[in-house]
Amino acid sequence: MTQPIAKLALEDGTVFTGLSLGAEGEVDGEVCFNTSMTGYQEILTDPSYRGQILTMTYTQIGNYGVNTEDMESAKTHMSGFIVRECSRRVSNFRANQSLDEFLKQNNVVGLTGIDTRALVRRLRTSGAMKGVLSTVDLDDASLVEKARSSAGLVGRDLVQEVMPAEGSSWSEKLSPWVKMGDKNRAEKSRTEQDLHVVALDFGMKWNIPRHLQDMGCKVTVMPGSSTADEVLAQNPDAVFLSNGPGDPEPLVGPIETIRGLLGKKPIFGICLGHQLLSLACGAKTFKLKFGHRGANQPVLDLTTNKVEITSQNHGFAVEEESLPDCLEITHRNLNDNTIAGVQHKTLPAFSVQYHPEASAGPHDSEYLFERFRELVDGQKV
Ligand SMILES: NC(=O)CC[C@H](N)C(=O)O
Repeated sequence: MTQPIAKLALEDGTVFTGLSLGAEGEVDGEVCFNTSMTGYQEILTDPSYRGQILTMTYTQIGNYGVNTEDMESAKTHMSGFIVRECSRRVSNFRANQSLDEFLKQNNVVGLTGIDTRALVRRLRTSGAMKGVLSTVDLDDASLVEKARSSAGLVGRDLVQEVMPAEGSSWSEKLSPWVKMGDKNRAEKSRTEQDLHVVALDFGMKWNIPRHLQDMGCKVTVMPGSSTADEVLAQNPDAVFLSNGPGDPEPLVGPIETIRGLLGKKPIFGICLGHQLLSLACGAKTFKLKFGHRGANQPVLDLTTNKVEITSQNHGFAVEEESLPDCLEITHRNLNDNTIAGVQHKTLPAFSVQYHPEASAGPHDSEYLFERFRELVDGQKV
């Protein structure tokens, strides 16, 4: 069977023609790129990609297939997925299906066989752009017009499309693969859950509550739209603010909730959670030119002077000039010096712009979960 043609059109008028991968159809979204060589399943199921069409910079994707264990949420969330070459042969004992089958099953419209280097260079030069990916409309002018008139990400609340409707109690454990070959890591695992953490879910990657549970937290997951009173009614020892999709500034409800929790409970935020904590403290956020997405982003921890290699996925960041006096910078991205972490000077609250839960990516930043635990323990005595 021959694969149907698929096209990607950008708002600047560029059109890439390749072959269909995964589902057929037509989607629009912000076109961005990820530099990870592996981890495509975790990336595809990360809810923070809602509203985006992602291209992988690594040339061949899919060679170890997709399995039932590496899910970061129940399904895929991105609009479209682009790879230079999708491996036809799946070779891994954990694989249950191929990437193509997984994309079809999850209705992700994909594109393969284009010059992804040319696409990424264009995005790096011009910045992230709106685009349309289609297997049904193959008329260049029509596609470019659709890309130009598509909604884009800025000013939209995408969290409401991915957050859970109801609260739940987290039960899934951290995968034994995380601890394999790392004796120190295995020794840190706690069997008893003696802290209670409410995780506000804005589109949370599952490896975060798995980590929280592994370091001794009973985790109650609550929708990101919960109010401060609803969170406090759970009587938690601490609150966690999750990652999530889109522009943080329109999320006025969650920002209000965080203001109501600051000083009452210790707070730890990751990615969107970091942006929301900073906004709640009076900072502003801005859109990065093309974002940070990959598993090799260097970050300096200013409190220890150590460099960690981190997993990242964000298109917005906290604006340094707007940082209020109550916040101090704890981490910096060494590629562009942007803020990668902050802490409150007087209240127990801190956050990072990147992903200590990895999945996929290096485990250098796992110490942040321990730092959170120490902060909470310190507040209890
Ligand atoms: N992974 C995230 O939480 C992303 C945060 C936000 N949506 C951004 O793009 O900057």
